[in-house]
Amino acid sequence: MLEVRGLHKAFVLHTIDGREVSALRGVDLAVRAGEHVALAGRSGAGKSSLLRCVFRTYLPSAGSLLFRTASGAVVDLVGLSDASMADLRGHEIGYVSQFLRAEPRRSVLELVARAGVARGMPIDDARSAAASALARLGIEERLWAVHATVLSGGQKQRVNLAAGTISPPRLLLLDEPVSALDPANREAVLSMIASLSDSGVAVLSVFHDLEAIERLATRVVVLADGRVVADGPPAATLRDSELDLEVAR
Ligand SMILES: Nc1ncnc2c1ncn2[C@@H]1O[C@H](COP(=O)(O)OP(=O)(O)OP(=O)(O)O)[C@@H](O)[C@H]1O
Repeated sequence: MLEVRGLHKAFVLHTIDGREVSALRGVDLAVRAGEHVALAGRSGAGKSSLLRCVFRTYLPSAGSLLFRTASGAVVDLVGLSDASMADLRGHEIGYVSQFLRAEPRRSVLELVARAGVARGMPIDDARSAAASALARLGIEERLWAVHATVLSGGQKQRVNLAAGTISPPRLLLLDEPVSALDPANREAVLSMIASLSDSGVAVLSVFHDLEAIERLATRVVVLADGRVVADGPPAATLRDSELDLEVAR
């Protein structure tokens, strides 16, 4: 579904003499339908930058991001117009980070339902899908009418996931989706992600949680200094890349 080829991303630090920082230096990887590829690597290795390039929050400096759309056409996300990219974000590619971008005057239920409407659902269907998604992720009904800004970090993270998966995208990008969760809620989120993979969603993720990676990922791609240094089955790849302590921390 996604093929990343020779991807580079450099940032020019205008406030520090125009110095250049290379976050990605020629990354190649592929994610197929139903596959869950977890990105691992030490802090600063380029994991979040890669997810942001795929979602086009960052424009890559070079390389290609070939994405097979629902219609079967293969498009390069790097050169895609903003309008076409917005369309893909609405329907086919989802991105869930650890931070909730909440609109202050919108209730939790409305926030999640609006994400469904943006993906083409009629409002009534979106509201009932939002209610099921929130219930499934352990957000109690008494919180559905409050504004999302008053929620705790872990509650915001689950609302974010409910919004990002209300009408599941074909490719889901996850950036540390369980970092603020207690064990019971972490479990609810992990099983939701597993069921999305079972239904054929392609997932590219970053987890700072070895157990989550071993449980959910079908492959691990290890990045170091913006390059792929290993790509293989989770347990063996993490063990061989000596990342265990860093990832499990
Ligand atoms: N917007 C930005 N402007 C300048 N430099 C950036 C920007 N985003 C990332 N970088 C730099 O790119 C490099 C890779 O950062 P990135 O956040 O992708 O790493 P990471 O592997 O996700 O790290 P972590 O595990 O700590 O989140 C770092 O050197 C970082 O400082």
